[in-house]
Amino acid sequence: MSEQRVFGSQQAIERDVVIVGAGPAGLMAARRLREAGKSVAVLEARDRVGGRTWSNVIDGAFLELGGQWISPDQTVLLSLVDELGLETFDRYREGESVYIAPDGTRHTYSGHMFPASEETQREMDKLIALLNKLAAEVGAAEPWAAEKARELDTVSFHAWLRQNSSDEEACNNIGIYVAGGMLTKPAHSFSALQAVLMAASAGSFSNLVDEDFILDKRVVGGMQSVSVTMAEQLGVDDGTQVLESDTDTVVFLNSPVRTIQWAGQGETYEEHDPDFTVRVFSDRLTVKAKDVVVAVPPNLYSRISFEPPLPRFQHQMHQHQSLGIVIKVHAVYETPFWREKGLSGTGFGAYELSQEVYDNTNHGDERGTLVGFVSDEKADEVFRLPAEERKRLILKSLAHYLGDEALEPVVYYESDFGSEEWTRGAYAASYDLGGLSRYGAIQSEPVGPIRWACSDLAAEGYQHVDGALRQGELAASQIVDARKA
Ligand SMILES: Cc1cc2nc3c(=O)[nH]c(=O)nc-3n(C[C@H](O)[C@H](O)[C@H](O)COP(=O)(O)OP(=O)(O)OC[C@H]3O[C@@H](n4cnc5c(N)ncnc54)[C@H](O)[C@@H]3O)c2cc1C
Repeated sequence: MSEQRVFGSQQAIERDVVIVGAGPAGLMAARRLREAGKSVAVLEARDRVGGRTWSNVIDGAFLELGGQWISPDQTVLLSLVDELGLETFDRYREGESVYIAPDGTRHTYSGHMFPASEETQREMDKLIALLNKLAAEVGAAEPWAAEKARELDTVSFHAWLRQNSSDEEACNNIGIYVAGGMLTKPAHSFSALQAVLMAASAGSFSNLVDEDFILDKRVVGGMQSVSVTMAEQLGVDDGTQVLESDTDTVVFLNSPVRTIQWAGQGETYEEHDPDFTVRVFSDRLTVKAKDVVVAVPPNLYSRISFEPPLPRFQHQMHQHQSLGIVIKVHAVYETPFWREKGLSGTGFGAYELSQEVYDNTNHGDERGTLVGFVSDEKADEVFRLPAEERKRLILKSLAHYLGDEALEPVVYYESDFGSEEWTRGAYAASYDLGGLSRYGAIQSEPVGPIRWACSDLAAEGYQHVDGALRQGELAASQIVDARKA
């Protein structure tokens, strides 16, 4: 294999480690590797860092288009926020919440239990207790190794709920916390084991249903500023200047990685020479290194050509992991009108177009912002409609929770990561039915000099920024340890 593919600069640069992707996982890996004295290059496809965390000013309103909330158990993220000198603020949560029942009636309530009938509440409590027990038994670290792994992985979450309760309202109410609310896929398309992993990764199922826990804090200036600050400290090259091979620059934007050449010609995975110089080819530059961290979600691994190809099980596994889809809807109003009515802005309705709504007003902002979520099959449906019709239906749903004032926002925006080439869905990746028990054990296994790090492979903080950071730290420490030996 020749050096003919070198793009942009004809001069390939050399580093100890090359990282693909400048999301929270890739930047955390780079930060920790630099602290350990390694030279690093991060190649990022987009013209910005942060990946699925992204803030933007839309029609004069500052909006967090991607990941934003932090829960108290997300200690790696909380410590990093501190380390970077950033601050957090609490989500507004005073007042009553709104529940839309299956018959479309609207109810206000306090606390975490929907005001369903006593019978439905009992059934919901029962399902929560069962899921808490399973989450404790199975854990987040190796769910595939649990005694019940195969049994739970071969039944859909939809079917599992109905095996354990004949109360349809209770099943749907519990279902939305994982299906629409987290994996953003219909509950019939993923397993009960995958749902248990989601609960275990947040500490318990009870934590998932407690919005005061799971949606506790936000970062002042937006979650993307965690990545932006890390990148600024590492040194960023956005491609506007001629590249020099100075080791001060770590993050290279506009550099989609196309090929990773990771072993000598004819060499196999088993025979890989640890001193082989890996070559990572991007549109702007080529990096030669000893180790590679691929810090992109698994649905994008196949966008990269691996030379030689990855082992058979990897090829298979990657075809069983996919991202769900959710539209994150932002609606900004002159005032947070719901607060004057004694409402917190929080609303749930398994049968509503927007299954959840929250007060998402920015730190120090006098205007009021609502955020709603339209998930999985409902997102498919409204994406088939003209934009104006979609907006009308979504706002109607928000108005059902909080009143007709919701129909007239001054700013309206839909985050759509499904149409972003370098993400292709939201929030994160999960396995199809049976995939987690079949392939989970090898999902993080290095292939020669290649390691994998992203929130989609995390145990604690799975699918969240905290999990991405944990994955970045882990990859960095594994490389440092392996090179010491
Ligand atoms: C709408 C939305 C809401 C969310 N809400 C929350 C929340 O409230 N709280 C929370 O904790 N999490 C939330 N998340 C999830 C969170 O944002 C992700 O888990 C986190 O960003 C994952 O980080 P990562 O580094 O693993 O991957 P990413 O953030 O996806 O970063 C991967 C990076 O790799 C780059 N890349 C991809 N392919 C290539 C290539 N071939 N070459 C070079 N670069 C490449 C991408 O451009 C990207 O920058 C949300 C996500 C979305 C989309």
